[in-house]
Order: sequence, then C-alpha cells, then structure tokens
Amino acid sequence: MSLVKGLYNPEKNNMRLLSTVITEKLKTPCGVLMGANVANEVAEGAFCETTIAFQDENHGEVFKKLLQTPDFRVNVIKDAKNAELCGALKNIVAFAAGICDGVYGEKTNTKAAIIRLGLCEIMHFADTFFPGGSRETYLESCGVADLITSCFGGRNRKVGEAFAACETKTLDDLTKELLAGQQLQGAGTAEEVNTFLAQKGKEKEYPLFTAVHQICKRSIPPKALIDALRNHPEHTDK
Ligand SMILES: NC(=O)C1=CN([C@@H]2O[C@H](COP(=O)(O)OP(=O)(O)OC[C@H]3O[C@@H](n4cnc5c(N)ncnc54)[C@H](O)[C@@H]3O)[C@@H](O)[C@H]2O)C=CC1
Ligand SMILES: O=C(CO)COP(=O)(O)O
Repeated sequence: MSLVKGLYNPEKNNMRLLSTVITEKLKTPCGVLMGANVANEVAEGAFCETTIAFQDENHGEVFKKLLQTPDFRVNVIKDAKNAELCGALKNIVAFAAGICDGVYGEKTNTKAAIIRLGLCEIMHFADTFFPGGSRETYLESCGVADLITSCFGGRNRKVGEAFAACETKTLDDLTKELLAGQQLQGAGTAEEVNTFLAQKGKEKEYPLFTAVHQICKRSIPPKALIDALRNHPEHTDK
C-alpha cells in the first residue's frame, strides 16, 4: 500500500499513478492510503480519518484491521485511482492556498474559492486522463478533507506563503529554512502536471495548476494567482 502523494511522468506525456508503477515493478497489487493526515497530528494521536483504496476491497480490509484505532478511523473504498489523484494534486492546491496567505493575509473567502476551484481542476483532470472513477471519492477523507487540512496546515501551504511573501528567496532556500530536512511535493507536482498538460495542449483548462507552476518558476508574480482565477472555466463556461 502506497502513502506517496505524488505522480510519475518521466516521459513527459504519459502521466502514471505511482501505485500502478509499484504494482508493475513488484508484480503485486498496490493500493493507497490517502487522507487528511498531517503527520505531526497523527503522531500526537489527534482524532482523524483516512481512506484506504484498493481495487480488491478485501486487501483494503486487511490494512484496515491492521491500522484502525479509536482515533484513526479508516474507510475502505475501491476507487484507488481517484483517491491517489486527490492525494497528489491537492499539494498544488495547498501551495496555492499558501500563496493566497502570503499575498493577502488570512482571507478565508479567497482561500475557500481556491479550494473549490482546485477541487474542480482535480476532478476535471481525473475525468479527462484517468476516467472511470467515482464522484463519491471526493467526499471521503482523501478528497475534500485532505484539501482542507493541507490548505490550512501542512508544508506546501507554509512554503507557499513564505515564497509569496518574500520574492527574493528561492524555493530551495525556503524549503531548507522551513522544513528542517523534509521535502516539498507541491511545486514538483505542479511542474510535472504542467509539462503533461502543455504536451496535451490543455494548460488553459487548468488555470490554478498552471499559475502555481508559473509562480514557482517566478515567471509570473504571486499576486497573479488571483488574476488567473478570474476567468476560470468554472465561471466563463457555465
Ligand atoms: N508528512 C505528512 O504530513 C504526510 C506526508 N504524506 C506523503 O508521504 C510522502 C513522504 O512524505 P514525508 O515522509 O513527510 O516527506 P520527507 O520529505 O520527510 O521524506 C521524503 C523522502 O523521499 C525521498 N525522495 C524524494 N524524491 C525521491 C525520489 N524521486 N526517489 C526516491 N526517494 C525520493 C527524500 O529523499 C526523502 O527521504 C510524500 O509523498 C507526502 O506527500 C502523506 C500524508 C501526510
Ligand atoms: O498530505 C498531507 C496531509 O494529509 C501533508 O501535506 P504537506 O505535504 O503539505 O505537509
């Protein structure tokens, strides 16, 4: 079972799920555990939920028996594709939430819009490139709950805020300064997703994902995030 919230796109135009790569390499079925599970809080024993997703739910039930405690509640689902995509792509949205904090301070309406538009882009990405998943997955811990916790806590938000507030520092500087040897996933995932979308000619359908990548590269300023969202397809195509 993989807990990695990332994607795999070495060929640039062939985005793959890490659980699929692990399944192929190890020749054994690999599912995922994804959820609103900021590690420090899990370690402290604070109550939370998680989602275990396996195509064969019996495998998920085995992991549930091993891992569930009174304060770590596990739901088992079959939709491993959407669960994993939620876990990976929410890191881009959390970085955007951090940019919002860095540029505007704690504006909760603005951050809520970023979370909603980010979720729309996650769903559109999943429907387009990994069809067949279930809408119900977005209501599990791996969906909206992980988006919420990551956009208010979490490393991606933290580094995103500092990156937006201090335009002279690089992402590497801030990662070293703020994460005590840990790594940042959102900026790398934004780059991988952007490379993939550019190959497919679909960047315009994902203004939030695209803007986060451009901001990470310092090719547009952090405040341009909101400009990018003003003409979001969610507003113009409906
Ligand atoms: N820390 C948290 O709150 C949570 C983390 N996760 C996920 O768990 C995974 C690991 O996170 P942490 O342990 O917190 O991060 P970390 O930054 O403490 O550790 C990441 C490790 O992965 C290694 N690594 C990075 N890229 C690699 C590559 N291409 N090949 C091989 N090794 C590589 C790094 O050298 C490092 O040792 C991430 O995908 C993260 O999104 C999931 C839920 C919660
Ligand atoms: O995935 C996480 C919480 O569920 C952790 O998010 P960060 O990597 O942003 O800390």
